[in-house]
Amino acid sequence: GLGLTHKKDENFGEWYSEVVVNGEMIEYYDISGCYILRPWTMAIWEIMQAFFDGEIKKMKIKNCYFPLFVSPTVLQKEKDHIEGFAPEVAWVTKSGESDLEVPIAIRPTSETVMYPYYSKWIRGHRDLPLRLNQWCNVVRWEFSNPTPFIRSREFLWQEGHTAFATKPEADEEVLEILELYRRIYEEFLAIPVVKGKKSEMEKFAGGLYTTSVEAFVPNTGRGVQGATSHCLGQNFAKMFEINFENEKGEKAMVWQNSWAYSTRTIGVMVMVHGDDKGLVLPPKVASVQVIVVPVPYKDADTQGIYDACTATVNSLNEAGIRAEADFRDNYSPGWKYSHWEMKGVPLRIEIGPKDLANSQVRCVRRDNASKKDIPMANLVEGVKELLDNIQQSLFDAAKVKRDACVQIVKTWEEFVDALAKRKLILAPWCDEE
Ligand SMILES: O=C(C[C@H]1NCCC[C@H]1O)Cn1cnc2c(c1=O)CCCC2
Ligand SMILES: [Mg+2]
Repeated sequence: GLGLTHKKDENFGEWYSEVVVNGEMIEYYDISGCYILRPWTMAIWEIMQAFFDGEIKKMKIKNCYFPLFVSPTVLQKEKDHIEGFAPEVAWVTKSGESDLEVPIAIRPTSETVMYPYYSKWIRGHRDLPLRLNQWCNVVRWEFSNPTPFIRSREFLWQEGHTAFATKPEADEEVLEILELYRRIYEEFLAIPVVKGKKSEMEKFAGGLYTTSVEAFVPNTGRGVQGATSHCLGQNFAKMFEINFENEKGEKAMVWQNSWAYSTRTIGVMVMVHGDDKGLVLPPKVASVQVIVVPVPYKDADTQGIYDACTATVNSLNEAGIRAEADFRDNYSPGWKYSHWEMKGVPLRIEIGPKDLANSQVRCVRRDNASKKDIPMANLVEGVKELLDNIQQSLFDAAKVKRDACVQIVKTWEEFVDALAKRKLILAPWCDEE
């Protein structure tokens, strides 16, 4: 049948795997830890990408593309950051039947790919700031339990790599990007996040300091690192000799940042908003915001109903609302309701004989299943209002739930107890060993 076999609050892991497949976001692949991203996923990725790409273009950051392959010498360059991660690096050792002279690594991230060329390109202070970004895939041969979107051996992300003459410029950009990540989560995915600075232990070993936006999944009681914005200080400049002649003619090292968000964002959205009927997509990122379903009735004016559905879709599309009609005649209206609920479409419009007679449409919200009849004369305004309300109430509900999980603790016993109770812990922090 159409329904999920696992309940979110009873078997979260199974529920999650099932909902991303039944919602037609993911198809499992025959290589463990790798997943097929179906159009329903890519549409969400592209909507976020359009926003983020537009924002970094306003900041004069330019897109580029560096090779997927990393030579071993340059990969080993950053000793302390790579040794911890070495097992995760995937290597190409053959082409056809013959072994490669020297194995080649597949990028797990692109610092070591890009920075030798930053060193070549940056000569004088007029070459700064150098600010590049790339939209690409990376490969990390993870061993712990692979999870679609959250932990996979290949994922899509953007990685920004910037170089400045001074630290204040770098510090400022770190927080500008972090704010964009907050907007991705809170304004698009309707997920509340906490902005913060990572501890010395948890920061990116190769950097100076790490900031991140942290989401929270109530069902698991676990925080999830949503996106990171690092100040690398001059660590990589030293390693890769990225120097410039400053205005006083002195030789100086650049100050660098690197920042990323990935397809993990989509997994967090599924986990936070999904329910036992399937996905629940925030309207801002839904590729189909409104699905129009005709409800023909015996000998009632079927063509009239179909025409009303087409007119409704056209009016909504003209107003910039992503609407589609489901005219498939081999499925019942009831089947269609379940199908589009599983895919998380935020709003359903039903048009039957009564609606036609009253020149109205029946709107059904995916988030709370409430129904509302809207006069066709007020269709666009009414639907816009509903979609805005759905977006806001998804965020509000997630925030109420997240805040309800926050537990203030002052002792280790309280800490351990709260953790076991799947709480988000607020504790005094000394950041000492
Ligand atoms: O990737 C980063 C830091 C940085 N990379 C660029 C974008 C921002 C930020 O993610 C940290 N990191 C994580 N994971 C790995 C590496 C690694 O450097 C290197 C080796 C394999 C696994
Ligand atoms: Mg990792």
